[in-house]
Amino acid sequence: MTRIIGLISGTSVDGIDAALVDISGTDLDLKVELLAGQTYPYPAELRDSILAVCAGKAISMAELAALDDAIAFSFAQAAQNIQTGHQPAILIGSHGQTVYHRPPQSQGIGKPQSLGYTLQLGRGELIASITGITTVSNFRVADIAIGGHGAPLVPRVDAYLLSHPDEARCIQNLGGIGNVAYIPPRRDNWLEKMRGWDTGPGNSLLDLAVEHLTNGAKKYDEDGKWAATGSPCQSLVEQWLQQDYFHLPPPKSTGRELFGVDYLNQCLKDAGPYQLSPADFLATLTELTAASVVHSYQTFLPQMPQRVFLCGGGSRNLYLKERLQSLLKTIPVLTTDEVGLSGDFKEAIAFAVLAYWRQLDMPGNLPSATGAPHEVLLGEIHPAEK
Ligand SMILES: Nc1ncnc2c1ncn2[C@@H]1O[C@H](COP(=O)(O)OP(=O)(O)OP(=O)(O)O)[C@@H](O)[C@H]1O
Ligand SMILES: CC(=O)N[C@H]1[C@@H]2OC[C@@H](O2)[C@@H](O)[C@@H]1O[C@H](C)C(=O)O
Repeated sequence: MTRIIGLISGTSVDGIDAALVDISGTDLDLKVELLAGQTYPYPAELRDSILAVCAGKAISMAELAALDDAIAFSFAQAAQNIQTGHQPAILIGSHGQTVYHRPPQSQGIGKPQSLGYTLQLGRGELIASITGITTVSNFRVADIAIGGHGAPLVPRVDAYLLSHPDEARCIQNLGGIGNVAYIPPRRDNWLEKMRGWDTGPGNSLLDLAVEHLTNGAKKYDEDGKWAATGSPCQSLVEQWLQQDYFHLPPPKSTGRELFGVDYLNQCLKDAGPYQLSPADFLATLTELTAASVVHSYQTFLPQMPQRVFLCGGGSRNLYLKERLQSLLKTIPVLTTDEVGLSGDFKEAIAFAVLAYWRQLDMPGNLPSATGAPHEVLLGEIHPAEK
């Protein structure tokens, strides 16, 4: 049994998710016990700076260094807080904060036309130094260096924690960005038959729209209550579904660079002639989110899953969940919590597992999800000083 802390702040930039876990086994016998999970919100000023950089604001190298410091300090503090009252962890897996992601141009698995680039701030060496705990960080760059997208990385962890002997499953994360892990029944060479990709917007457009419609008073639509009072405009959904990203075959990844402020502004412009109420506009964005997920399953999966398990903050948006269920018809839509894995902390747990695999010299990427030509060790190890 190894005690590990997993840390991530995702594309919603709402705060640092920290998970304290005990891990045993390695792959099919992998077991994770969540001892504590907590989200530590960023100080408002830090969040605003991160969002501005994500939206393309130019900053100086000095500002970049200060941002990296601030994020690393916040991550280190989250690690210290999460283990209060517990036996200390011996390892930290820290994803950091993505501030830029450029997917590679590719023509399928192992066929990159141009390399991707990704930048996560909150350097691991500083987290190791502050906490005194060996820290693995910078997980995405090794996959990108061999031509992969460096994302999504969670599918390999999903495979070992959520596969089923007889059932094809989709694990659908609805964070700022949505991503899916398709897990076929656990037979023959099931791992090679897995698929994974970023489906497009999760909550990013919805959150930006709520902020816009309330002049910043609200950051998200709690439980999807506001959107649920509106009706989606189908013609707009059809129009928006024509967007290139939704038709790009996997492997594929994306971020706030595409589904961010400029994208929302274009949606607002497109919606102008329809004179939608705020609730109708939110319902229409929700429908786009749900339809883009289901459309991608219908288009790119070898077969539809037997059950879909949601995770990430969007799984709490009951209207979005209802729309997914309606579009998926008879395929039950559940949450990963219903099969014993916290949907709120699954990503943080995954980075604890990825750090654990890195220490064991086990690969962390799933080439069919990232598009890399082969498996590779993920993450850089920063040993704590003795
Ligand atoms: N009760 C709720 N009702 C509706 N939406 C919610 C609720 N709780 C959380 N959310 C949504 O979930 C978002 C946060 O989700 P999550 O923390 O999974 O994203 P993330 O990890 O930052 O993103 P990613 O997975 O893309 O990296 C919030 O910004 C909000 O939009
Ligand atoms: C570059 C980056 O940070 N990508 C995130 C983002 O947030 C969701 C989706 O886009 C996913 O591909 C990825 O995160 C999760 C943790 C992953 O790698 O599986």
